Amino acid sequence: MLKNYRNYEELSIQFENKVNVILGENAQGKTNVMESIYVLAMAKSHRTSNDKELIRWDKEYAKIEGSIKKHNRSTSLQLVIAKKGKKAKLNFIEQERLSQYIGAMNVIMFAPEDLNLVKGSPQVRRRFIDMEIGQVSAVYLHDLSRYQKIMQQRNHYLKMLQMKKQSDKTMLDVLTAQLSEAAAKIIHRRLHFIEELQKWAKPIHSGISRGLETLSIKYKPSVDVSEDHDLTKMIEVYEEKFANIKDKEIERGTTLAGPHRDDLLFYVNNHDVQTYGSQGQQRTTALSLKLAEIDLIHSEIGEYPILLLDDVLSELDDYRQSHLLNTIQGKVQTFVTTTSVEGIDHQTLKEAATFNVDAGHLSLSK
Ligand SMILES: Nc1ncnc2c1ncn2[C@@H]1O[C@H](COP(=O)(O)OP(=O)(O)OP(=O)(O)O)[C@@H](O)[C@H]1O
Repeated sequence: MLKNYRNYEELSIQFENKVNVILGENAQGKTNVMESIYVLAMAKSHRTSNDKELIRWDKEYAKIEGSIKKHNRSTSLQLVIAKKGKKAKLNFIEQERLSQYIGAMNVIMFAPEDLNLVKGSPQVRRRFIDMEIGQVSAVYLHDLSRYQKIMQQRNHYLKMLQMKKQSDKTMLDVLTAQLSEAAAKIIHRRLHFIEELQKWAKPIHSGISRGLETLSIKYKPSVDVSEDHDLTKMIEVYEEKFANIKDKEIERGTTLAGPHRDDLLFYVNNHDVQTYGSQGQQRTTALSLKLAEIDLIHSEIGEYPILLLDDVLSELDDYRQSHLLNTIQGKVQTFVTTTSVEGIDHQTLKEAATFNVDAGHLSLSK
């Protein structure tokens, strides 16, 4: 159910537990529906960090409600986005923290901008990692927000030292110890995630490239940690790094190392895809990662996530398209937006439920 969500004043609809095609002309509200499903799950949009944009013009708040079936149990989710902030309810009980809410419903969004995952900035890849781990680990979301809070305080303190408004460094040392611990926890989880992601993505990539390409993924930390380190060792490595760059950080007035500076590298047949990959190889890599996530989430929680394919089918060639549709066939609840299904000749779409969108109205096509 949507209320005052972007161009939807009021919408109540039941989707099918298979493929749902959302069909409509440009600017009618197809992406808005996909976005609302994503926001219901993640409590934030994939395309804006400004929640106010989600509220219908001239309205005070937006509401999204939905009911899902997971492990044979129904769960109801509600998110109210007001100008002052947002409130989330699970089975009608308000959740104190969003980290307790996120993860009740799992989604994977695949939109044209995701094809940019390989080529885009490191920030895009960090966001990808954080959003995906966050869905399966509330602890990770909690650690991440703790890390950000400590870093903010630390940056403030570093600025004071830089501007010589402060000379005592005791507080900096306390914050550095706290930051090292939070950083180590995040990296520990990220390294595990990358290892799992690679395990699932490798055979998928090989399948799409007809056995010609081998994909590998490498985490590129800004501090020299390795997957062989245990948590205590990782904390020590961070503390050592911060001790070494202390003067430089004071000079610059900001934190210069940590998970917020890390990146991901992708290799195809041992060559860096970002630098040497063709556009096709970069697309295959992005697609393999998204498909790998479906299996990864299934392996972690025992349920398939909901797949949101926003305007992406038309961006893929026939071979990649049918690989994608074959993968989801019959097992993953999927939402596909498109302006036309012409030219996509696949059984999965023939069996889909089709909904028509017209200026903020969505209805099941008979
Ligand atoms: N906060 C808002 N309040 C009211 N309408 C909004 C709001 N934000 C966006 N819109 C409207 O929503 C419409 C865009 O919807 P959406 O992005 O879902 O289009 P789409 O059907 O996916 O189109 P395309 O095929 O071009 O991607 C536009 O008409 C826009 O003016």
